[in-house]
Amino acid sequence: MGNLHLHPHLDGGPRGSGKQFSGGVLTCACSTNPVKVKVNSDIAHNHACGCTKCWKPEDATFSIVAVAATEKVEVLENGDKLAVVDPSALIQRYACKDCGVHMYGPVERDHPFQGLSFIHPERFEEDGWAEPGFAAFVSSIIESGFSPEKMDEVRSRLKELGLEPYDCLSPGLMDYIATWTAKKSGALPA
Ligand SMILES: N[C@@H](CCC(=O)N[C@@H](CS)C(=O)NCC(=O)O)C(=O)O
Ligand SMILES: [Zn+2]
Ligand SMILES: [Zn+2]
Repeated sequence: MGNLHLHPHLDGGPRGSGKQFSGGVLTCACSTNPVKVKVNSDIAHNHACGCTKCWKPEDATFSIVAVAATEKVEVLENGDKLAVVDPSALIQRYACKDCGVHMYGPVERDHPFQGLSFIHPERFEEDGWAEPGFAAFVSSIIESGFSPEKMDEVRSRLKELGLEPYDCLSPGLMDYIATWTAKKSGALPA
């Protein structure tokens, strides 16, 4: 269990929850001319994500990802280095072309997450943001080559860290998405 490497921010064990956080500056990994993106608000739904599409540091198995309102996100410096990784994806992940770090990923499509941007809080220059609260898309780590035989171990470790493992999003977020869809189709009153 001790040699499981989930993410540098998680491997040290649970941390105290952050103080009040009112935003900060996300910085990419470039030593010169880093991209800087300001988030002018607190973040929400911070979690670990095992999917293949979210940015993670080298050797990490999970990403750490949260959301903020897109209207609170502002590119401060070196925005010319940003490009969308996959324009066909729901999340338009703007990554630094030089170091590869994903800086923000707005959802612009008609979707329950429309108006939100996905960000990686570990790139904040500031501390104090809320710790990840659950682990999403856990089974997806296999798609990046993680050994399926070690999944029990991963799920136990996540639980030990207080990160309930889910193979999609958390029940609260899945219910939120389904409610939006039902209201849109008319299955539930709008
Ligand atoms: N099994 C897939 C799951 C990808 C996936 O659905 N990711 C989730 C969590 S980030 C999502 O909402 N993706 C939307 C997107 O990538 O635009 C993979 O690992 O690539
Ligand atoms: Zn960079
Ligand atoms: Zn993901």
